[in-house]
Order: sequence, then structure tokens, then C-alpha cells
Amino acid sequence: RWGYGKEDGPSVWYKNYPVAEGSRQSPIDIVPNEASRDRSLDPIIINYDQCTSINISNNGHSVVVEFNDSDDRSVIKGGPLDNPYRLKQFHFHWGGKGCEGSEHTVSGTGFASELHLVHWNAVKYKTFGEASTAPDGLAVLGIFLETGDDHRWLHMITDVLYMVKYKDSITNFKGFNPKCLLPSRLHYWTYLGSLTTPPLHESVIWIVLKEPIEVSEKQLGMFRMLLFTGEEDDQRLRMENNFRPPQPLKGRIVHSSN
Ligand SMILES: Cc1cc(C(C)C)[n+](CCc2cnc[nH]2)c(C(C)C)c1
Ligand SMILES: [Zn+2]
Repeated sequence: RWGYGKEDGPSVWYKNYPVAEGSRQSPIDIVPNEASRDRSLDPIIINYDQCTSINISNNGHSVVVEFNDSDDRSVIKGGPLDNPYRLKQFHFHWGGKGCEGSEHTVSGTGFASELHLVHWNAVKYKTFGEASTAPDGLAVLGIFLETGDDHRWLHMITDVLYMVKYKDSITNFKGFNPKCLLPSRLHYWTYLGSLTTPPLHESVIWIVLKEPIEVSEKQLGMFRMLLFTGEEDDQRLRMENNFRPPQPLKGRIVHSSN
């Protein structure tokens, strides 16, 4: 299968997933003064008030918090989106040391980590699976994490990571509302892209927030105690550097909210 190592990492994914060399792959390097400032771009609207989490798991690639997406209780809308998109899950990508770990970069600079809040278009598609292969099926909100002070709410997640240390482990994680992970300003860049891991479907409307959130080196270090490997595996591989590097823009325009 695929991973983030030398033998199975991003540089060889094209062998089993030819779309890796497609025309709308993610992530990308965002160059702010090459982005087109659209005054017509509305603010994004995030309604997470009725939102509650269900579980937290280690899928062997990242740590994932899942939500009940059986109704429109938690949605993102406005901005570049024609419909409300339902929150399905969020997860993180991070590095092995401070300066790299995010998937998107800004003028060539990476951040220590990147949070992805994954939403799907339940107006046009019946299931997440169907939406995940449609060109306007998913909307992923990307938030950069930079190291600095402790994040006052991230400990809710880092405190339970020991429960999902191994691949395929899962535990109850109710009542967590991810609005506490949002930065104060919702200015964003948006462009058409893809999933950043196989199957790399070109189905994502990316909304990347300009303002990072601050987390401490200690909190970030907790993510690195997770393992890519399972409890029974003879190899113990620390989960870190689970990010794909930026991909060619191939003529795409990045739009910038004001
Ligand atoms: C929770 C989750 C995890 C993953 C990867 C890390 C396997 N993926 C696959 C690819 C991806 C992760 N981040 C951007 N794309 C998704 C998709 C469906 C958005 C969701
Ligand atoms: Zn992701």
C-alpha cells in the first residue's frame, strides 16, 4: 500500500495512482501576491454550533476525529461554495521538527502542521464516498499550525492521543466542537484541488485560512508519539512527516478573499 516513506511515499504514488500527475493536484505553494483578489468572494460561514464529535482514531496515516453527518447540523457555506458542505471529519498533517509539516506552503514557507476539516456536498451527492470522486464533492478547510504558546483547547485532543497510539485504534470522543480550533480571522485563499493522499481524487474545493493558530512545541510533540504501525506489527514507525509536498499549479488561479 502507500505511505510516507522512501519506498511507498509521495514520489512513487503515481505508479498506482496516475492522477498524481493530474491537472488539479494538492497541496500547492500559495504565492499571495500572485493570487487574484476577488471582491466578489463572500466570507465563509462556519456553523459548527450543533456539532459534536463521535470518535477519534488512528488510520495509519493520521489521527482523525469523526462527526455525525446525518444532517446539516455542522456545515460550511458561503465563500466559493454554491451549497452548504457537511463536516465529516478532521485530521492533521505534521513534521518531525518545527519548520516543516504542513502540506500547503506560503511563498515557499511551510508551517509545523496543518489541520484539515473535511466537508462534503450532501445537496448534490447521496454519500461521502460518491462526493469524494466528484469535482465539487468535497470542501476542505485548511488551517496552519505554528509553534508558540500552548493552544488552550488542543489539549482536549493531545490528552487522548495515547488511546490511539497504534494503527487501526479508535476510541470514543464525544462533545468536541472544532470551532475552538479556528483562528480569529477567516480570511482565506481558495483553489480547485485534490485529496493529498491516494486515491488523490480531484474532488476538493480548498479553502486555506491565512491566519495560523498557535500550538506549543510540547503539544505538537504529542502527535509524534503516534505510530504508523499497528500493535502487532514487528516494526514500530513513529507517525511524523505525514505530508505531501506542493504539486504543480498547472495554470490554476488561486483566489484570495479580501
Ligand atoms: C480523515 C481523512 C484522512 C485521509 C488520509 C490521511 C488517509 N484522507 C485522504 C486524503 C487527504 C487527507 N488530507 C487531504 N486529503 C481523507 C480525505 C477523505 C479528505 C480524510
Ligand atoms: Zn489532510
